[in-house]
Amino acid sequence: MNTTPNRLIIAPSLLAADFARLGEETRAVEAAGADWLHLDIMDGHFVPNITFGPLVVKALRKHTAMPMDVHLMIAPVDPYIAAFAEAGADNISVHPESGPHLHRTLQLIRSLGKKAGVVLNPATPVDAIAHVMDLIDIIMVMTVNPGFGGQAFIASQLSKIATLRQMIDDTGRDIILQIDGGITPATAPKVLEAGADCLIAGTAVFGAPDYAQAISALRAARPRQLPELTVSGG
Ligand SMILES: O=C(CO)[C@H](O)[C@H](O)COP(=O)(O)O
Ligand SMILES: [Fe+2]
Repeated sequence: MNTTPNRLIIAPSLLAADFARLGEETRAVEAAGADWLHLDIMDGHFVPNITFGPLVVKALRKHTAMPMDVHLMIAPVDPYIAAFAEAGADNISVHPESGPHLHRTLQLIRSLGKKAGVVLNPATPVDAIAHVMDLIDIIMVMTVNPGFGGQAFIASQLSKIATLRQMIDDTGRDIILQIDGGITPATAPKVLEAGADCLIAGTAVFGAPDYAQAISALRAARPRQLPELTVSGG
């Protein structure tokens, strides 16, 4: 049985925004009905692309009340977590492969008062987090290989999403299950049916002519009508 919590969080990924107008783009998706802002941090080492760092996150903090959902694709990751926390991140998510001690990294994020997330690459098994579930607030499933926006959705991850939904439900805790990569109105129903409760979408939102319409199209992908989510700002 799918016991997805009664919510749907839409988190546009700034990776697909106009990088010359990041503040404006952030305000635009907030006005268009986004719940969270997803920020992809890439170092050209852990992934083959480079984006931006804590200075940009701090600058954007002033432009939005949305929770800032920071996805760290950097290695080593531990030395930079405090900087992103101080910059105004609300959620800090890391890949298990980006440091030798995932348990310690999650403790560090929690100690800074932030939601701690773990991101699973397409080839990373769910076992990677089985013994740290008590320290996790967010699980992010990559449905593309990390590093670039605009890639095709990897359907083999649907069974992983369903397995994680069950693992989360077994904890009895409110862990948010996010999906990142290739999310469109066509793929969103599949991941929601599998048990996701947060959709991260870059190209499908920032690549659309009308952001509000794009976000509505993702919300309409819910397999059944659920009450609207209320999320607090950061
Ligand atoms: O983490 C990411 C890539 O590493 C991005 O969040 C993701 O790719 C979103 O972009 P799109 O919706 O265009 O696939
Ligand atoms: Fe991301």
